[in-house]
Amino acid sequence: MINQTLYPEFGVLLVDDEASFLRSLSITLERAGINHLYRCDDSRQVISLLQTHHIGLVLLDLTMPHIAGQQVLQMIAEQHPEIAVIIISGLNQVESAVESLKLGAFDYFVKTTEEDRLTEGIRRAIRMQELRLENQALTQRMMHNHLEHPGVFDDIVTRSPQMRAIFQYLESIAHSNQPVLICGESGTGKELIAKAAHDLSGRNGPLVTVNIAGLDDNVFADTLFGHQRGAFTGADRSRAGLIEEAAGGTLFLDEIGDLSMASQVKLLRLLQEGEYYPLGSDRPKRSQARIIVATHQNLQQHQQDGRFRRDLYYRLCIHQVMLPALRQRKEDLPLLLDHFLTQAAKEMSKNVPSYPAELPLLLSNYHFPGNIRELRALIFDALSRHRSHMLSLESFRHLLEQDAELPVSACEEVPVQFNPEQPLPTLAMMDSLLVEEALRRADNNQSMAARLLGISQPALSKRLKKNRPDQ
Ligand SMILES: Nc1ncnc2c1ncn2[C@@H]1O[C@H](COP(=O)(O)OP(=O)(O)OP(=O)(O)O)[C@@H](O)[C@H]1O
Repeated sequence: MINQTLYPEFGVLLVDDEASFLRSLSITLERAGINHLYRCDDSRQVISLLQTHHIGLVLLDLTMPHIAGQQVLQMIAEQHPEIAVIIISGLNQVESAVESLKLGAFDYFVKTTEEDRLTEGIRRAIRMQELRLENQALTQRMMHNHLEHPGVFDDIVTRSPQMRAIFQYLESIAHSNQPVLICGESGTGKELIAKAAHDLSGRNGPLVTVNIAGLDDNVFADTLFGHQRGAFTGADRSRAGLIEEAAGGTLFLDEIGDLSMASQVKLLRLLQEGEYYPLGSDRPKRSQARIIVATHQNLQQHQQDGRFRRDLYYRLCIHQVMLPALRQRKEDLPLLLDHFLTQAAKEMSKNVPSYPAELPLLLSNYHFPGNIRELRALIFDALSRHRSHMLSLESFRHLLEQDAELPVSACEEVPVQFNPEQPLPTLAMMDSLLVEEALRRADNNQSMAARLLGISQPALSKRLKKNRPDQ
């Protein structure tokens, strides 16, 4: 069964005294995927319809009996300034267009305008309204620091304010049909975020995930669009693509940064037109799936280097979520540590062990290139080897050694810089600054600070005696 979702989320009211024009305009719009429509052929009813229905856009004729279009436009502008109005008139007169725009119309089309230009203009107005509504919802949520569906985020363990802001953002774009781009290093939880966005959307179709890394253009097209019988050698029966499987739901394309140039064109067409052609077919199908994409790569950089189409990039990032790396939300470490210990103990039928107080500190000094996935693997591994009641620190000590071997540029996004206008610090000053910083990061734990500095603990004590002779 295909779930027919209404688009856009708000209603579009078509007002014209010619019933035949209303019918043909409805058909045109439905073909373009705009199917949340109301029709009205009596201009006296417009205002009461706006009061009783959730309308976001009105397509308005000018020449009508009873109340003329410009008067209706004026009434809408006064009583419902939040509703956008597009004039679709039989009058091809500059003065009437200028007058309508002055009265607050969003756009003006003559009835003879080509279908494509008209639907594109209407799509533009819908997008603008969607952004306005999302912006309003986001401001509301931020002001009240409020989550409407906290249960959706239950699998995402966090107390990071950055993550909380992302949840609020996801709630405010929940019902949008526009794509969502999720960026973040590998293992930061992009797939969990895609699932939350799908759950929030209230769509009753499924979430269908496809990893597109390594798919060549033909396989990509076949996987997404499906094929007709006989489309290529071996296609002995027709097959629906994943877009059809995700009808009424969400199609999640992971690793979008790996998409080939040829497939990028196909994805762009799908996003722009909402239509696609199964292989071997010349009859387009309409997509009923919302698209969410994710990447651990820097898509903006790819776009600047010419490896990713600029038009596709801008289409995809209408809604964008940037997940912080684990090292940028260290406040989550103790929670995640407890969460994964409990999870691992359950899976391995062991008791949840206690751990040394220094463990969270040690973890917070590691830069976790594999983020939460790496932390999870580390804890599962430690527990599988653990025998006593207390988890050993030894399973984790190698992390700091690994970090110490990394070149500075690999773990620091901003390399250390000296102000050229200031005198260069002496080696002795740097020595003392480094020691102080290591102690701060190690919460004054000297053995940990010594490890961070790559020296022995007696060597650190000696330096401390020299640097702080009065202690
Ligand atoms: N905040 C979190 N709380 C609990 N588990 C998490 C959290 N974030 C990620 N995980 C877990 O970490 C692992 C990696 O997460 P996920 O697959 O969503 O990352 P990703 O960003 O999609 O990675 P990749 O870029 O490699 O595909 C999963 O097992 C996931 O359940």
